[in-house]
Amino acid sequence: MFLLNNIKYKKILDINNLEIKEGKITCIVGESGSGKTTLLRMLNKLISCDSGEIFFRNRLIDEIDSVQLRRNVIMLPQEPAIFSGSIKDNLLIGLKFSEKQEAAEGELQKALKTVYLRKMLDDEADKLSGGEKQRLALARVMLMNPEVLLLDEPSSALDEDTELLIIEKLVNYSCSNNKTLVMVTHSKNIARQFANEVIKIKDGTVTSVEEV
Ligand SMILES: Nc1ncnc2c1ncn2[C@@H]1O[C@H](COP(=O)(O)OP(=O)(O)OP(=O)(O)O)[C@@H](O)[C@H]1O
Repeated sequence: MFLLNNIKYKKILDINNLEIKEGKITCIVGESGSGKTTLLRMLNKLISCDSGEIFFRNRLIDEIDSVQLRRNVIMLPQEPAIFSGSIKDNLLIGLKFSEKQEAAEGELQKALKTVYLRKMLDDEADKLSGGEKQRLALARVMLMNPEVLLLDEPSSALDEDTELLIIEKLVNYSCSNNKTLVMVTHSKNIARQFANEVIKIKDGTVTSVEEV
């Protein structure tokens, strides 16, 4: 799905060759500051490499319109934006950004259930805890139904049990809907348990790609 050749970005990334496969769960692991977020941002064209080539479905990413690309390839950052207003507003805003049809309330409630967020659609989003906000953002992204989900530590604010439940749901959703999931995680356990492939990054270079 993504092919990277001879990528260089500042002094942060230097990747000779990397493939991210369609329909798979790929985990990116590595020390803090090793370049994981930078790599994700590149796949979504939030930043461009200084040299090298990135292909998305055999097309050079530079030649794909950024807005078009981001309808199919959605990134959830480490600290996702939560807007003031209701939970419902926060769910709908993702659909609006990606110019998708508004979802019915039942669908929104289902999305909240998927991330185990037991709140009412009219509740104020500002009042949610950090972990609840993270789950709301995840529900928002899942509703947008992209082909590729780029998730940067999607469970960093969750306790270990909730983390496992959420990632399991996410992985099931991705597998049954043939999504490509690329997830940065600090958790070796999650990578081992759920990934099809684990990419290890150290000081901006890929040190290993393991099939699990
Ligand atoms: N725009 C930028 N300009 C200069 N340096 C940057 C920029 N963005 C990131 N960096 C640096 O690049 C390195 C890699 O950052 P990145 O956020 O990709 O790491 P990470 O592996 O995701 O870290 P963490 O696990 O702590 O989130 C860090 O040293 C960071 O300070």
